[in-house]
Amino acid sequence: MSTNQEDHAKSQTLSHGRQQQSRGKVEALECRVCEDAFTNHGDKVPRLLQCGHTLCHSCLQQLNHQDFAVLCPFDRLPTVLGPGGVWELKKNFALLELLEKLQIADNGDLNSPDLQILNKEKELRICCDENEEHLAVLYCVVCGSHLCVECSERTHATKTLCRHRRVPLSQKPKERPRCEFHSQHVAEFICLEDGCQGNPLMCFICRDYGRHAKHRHGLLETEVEAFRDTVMSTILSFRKFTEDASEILRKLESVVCQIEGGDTTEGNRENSNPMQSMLGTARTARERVQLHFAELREHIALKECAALAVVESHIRERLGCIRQHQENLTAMLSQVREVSTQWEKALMQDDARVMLAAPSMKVLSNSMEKEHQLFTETNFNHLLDPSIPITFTKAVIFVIDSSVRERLPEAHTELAKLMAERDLKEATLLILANKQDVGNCLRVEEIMESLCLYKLCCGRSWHIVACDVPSGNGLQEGLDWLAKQLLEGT
Ligand SMILES: Nc1nc2c(ncn2[C@@H]2O[C@H](COP(=O)(O)OP(=O)(O)OP(=O)(O)O)[C@@H](O)[C@H]2O)c(=O)[nH]1
Repeated sequence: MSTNQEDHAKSQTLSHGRQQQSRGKVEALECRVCEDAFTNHGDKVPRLLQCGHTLCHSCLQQLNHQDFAVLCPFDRLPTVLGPGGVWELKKNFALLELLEKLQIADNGDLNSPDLQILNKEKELRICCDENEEHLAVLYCVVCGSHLCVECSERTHATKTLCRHRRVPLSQKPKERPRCEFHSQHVAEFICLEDGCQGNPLMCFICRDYGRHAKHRHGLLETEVEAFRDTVMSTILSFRKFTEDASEILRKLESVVCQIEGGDTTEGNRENSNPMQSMLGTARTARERVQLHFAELREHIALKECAALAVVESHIRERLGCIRQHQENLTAMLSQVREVSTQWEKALMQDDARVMLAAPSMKVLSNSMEKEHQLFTETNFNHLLDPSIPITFTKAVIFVIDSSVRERLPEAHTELAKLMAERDLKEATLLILANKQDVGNCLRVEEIMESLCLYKLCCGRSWHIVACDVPSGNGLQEGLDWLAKQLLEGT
């Protein structure tokens, strides 16, 4: 360690030792009743009794006041009080001066301050009163001016001014508010009555004799401290809320990332590798929907081909049938025309030849008669309809009212008609035996037997379910069965 450094270290140690000593002295100046250290102002300010003893303000207020006088707790001598009570007792200025000196010593080297500490005061960004281009770091409690180190030394260079107490700017004593009605007094109290909240500050005169007499009140400093604590705890709860809300926001952001895709974690973002970035659930969902519909389109295209093939075969079958009939009719027509011509010629011959030809003409006439009858009996209507029947019916749901036995034959007739429909040949059949909740209704087995269902529905996919609408029993089972059949059939 260099000599300079050693000297500096020593001076720091000494200075620290001196400060500790003087701080001890300041604390030793305490009220002998409450044993709290005296302060320059407020509740612990020292006040003189007429007997010469000194007590703090708050202890004096708590003493017994008899006949506008207070008795000294040490020698029982009375001190007469004026209308202002304890507030009118003189402060112990000698003690206050001593207190102040010890505090100055306590702050030790503030008139030659540690620049590093003072530099922090610049963060308050208050201009020096002497030079606006400088930032103030000190406050002179006597002049009431904000100063930079340089201006402090320059303006306080004289023997008298150098004794002015200067404190770091952040320790500048707070200005105490004056009473609005008694401007010579400090507004030290605050009224706690609801009706006074518009203007609650008051001095001791307002409190004891004025507009706040007998009102609930408190010391401004104490109330402010309590209020600060409340605000502080509110700020703490705001901070907690902010942290919680930020956490939720972060999670929401991560969920958005998971939906939209990309890197999800903070860490990943820095070393992001595009190959590792995650597919978002939205994209996956879109792709799944697209795939599903692509499959559906493919399936529908296949179904379309199959349906067109059925239509083509139907058309071929119908056209073949029509052409066959066309050919038959044309052949028959030419045959009839030829026979008619022959017969006309034969009738022109003599009687003997006509009679000789008569047997063969009768045979021909009979055969022609048969052909004619066949033609008139043939129903050409279905061939004359140019439309091609197309049907897509895949399923039939047939509901039977199980509560009315008499209507069972009617149900049988209707179902038989449906089953005979050509277009419903392939259709799956679901029979709902409804109104099973009605007493004495037909049971499923009875219905199956009465309607001869095994015979009627032979060769097709069918099922019968007991159900009733009010409770919904059986309906789901029936529809599930049908859905399964249709899906399996696709
Ligand atoms: N108790 C009961 N009532 C039902 C049920 N299903 C329908 N209904 C009632 O029956 C009445 C309809 O009678 P239905 O005879 O089934 O009607 P519908 O089928 O149009 O009549 P029809 O064509 O003559 O067979 C309505 O009041 C329904 O609320 C059931 O499962 N149980």
